[in-house]
Amino acid sequence: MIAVEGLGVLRDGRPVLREVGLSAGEGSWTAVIGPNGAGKSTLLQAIAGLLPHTGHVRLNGRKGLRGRERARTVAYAPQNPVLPEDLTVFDYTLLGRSPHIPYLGRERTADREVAGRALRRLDLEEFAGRRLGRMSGGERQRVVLARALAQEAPILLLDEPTTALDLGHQQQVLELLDELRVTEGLTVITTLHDLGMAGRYADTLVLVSGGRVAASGPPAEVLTAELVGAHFGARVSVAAGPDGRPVLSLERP
Ligand SMILES: Nc1ncnc2c1ncn2[C@@H]1O[C@H](COP(=O)(O)OP(=O)(O)OP(=O)(O)O)[C@@H](O)[C@H]1O
Repeated sequence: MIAVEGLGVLRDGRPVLREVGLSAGEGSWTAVIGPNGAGKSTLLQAIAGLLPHTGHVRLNGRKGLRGRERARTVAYAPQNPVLPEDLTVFDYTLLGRSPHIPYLGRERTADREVAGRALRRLDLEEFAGRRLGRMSGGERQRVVLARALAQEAPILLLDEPTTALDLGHQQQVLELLDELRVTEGLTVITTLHDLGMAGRYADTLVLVSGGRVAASGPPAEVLTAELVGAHFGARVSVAAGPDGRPVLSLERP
C-alpha cells in the first residue's frame, strides 16, 4: 500500500531526511517515533506528497499522484493545522468530502451523512454548528481527525493525532483507528511521541533519528532500553505486557 525507498528531503537547503525506507501493507498500523527534530513530520509530509523529495514514494503502487486522485488515496492530518476560525465544525468536516464532489458541483446527501458519521465517531455531534474559533484545543484536534476520516481515503497519515487529547479521548481515537484498519483495511501511519501508546497499538515502529531510520520492526524489537537510551537520551526499563507487547517505565537517574 505504501512503499518508500531512498527518500531524501532538504529543508532550507539542509538535509533533514536521508535514505529513508518504509513499507506498509493494507490494514497495517505504522508508528513513526523519534526525538524532537528527527524528521518525523517531514516524513509524513513527504509521503503525503506535500514536500519535494528525492527517492520514491509509491501509494497503491503508483508514484506522483496529484490533486483529487491523491486526496482520494491519502488523508493527512497535520500536527498544527491552521483552522479557519469562522467555519463551523460541520462545514470544516465536510471539506473532507471535496475530492468526491464534482467540479462546480455541490455535496450530496451522502456526503453530509459521511461528515455526520465522522463527527459522531469522534464525539463531536453536539458541536456541529459551533465555529472552530470557539472550540478547545483537544476539540479542534478531533475536528481535524473528523475531516480526515470524512475523506474516506484508504491511507491515513496522522501527525501526533492525540497530543492535545485527554486520556479518554486518546484511547477513543486510538481504538477507532484500530477498528478502522481491522474492519475497513485502512493503512494507518501516525507519528506518536508517547512510546507506550505506539508500542500498544502499532504493529510496526519506525524509529527516525537524525533524519535516518535507526530501527524498524515489531514494537518489541524497537522499544528496547538500549535504543530508547541511545536515541531519546532517556533511561527506561522495558517489560513484556500480557499481550507480549513492550511496556516502558521511566527510571529515575
Ligand atoms: N518549514 C521548515 N523549514 C525549515 N526547516 C524545518 C521546517 N520544518 C521543520 N524543519 C526542520 O527539519 C527538521 C525535522 O523537523 P520535523 O518537524 O520533521 O521533526 P519532528 O521529528 O517531527 O519533530 P518534533 O518531534 O519536534 O515534532 C528539524 O531540524 C526542523 O528544525
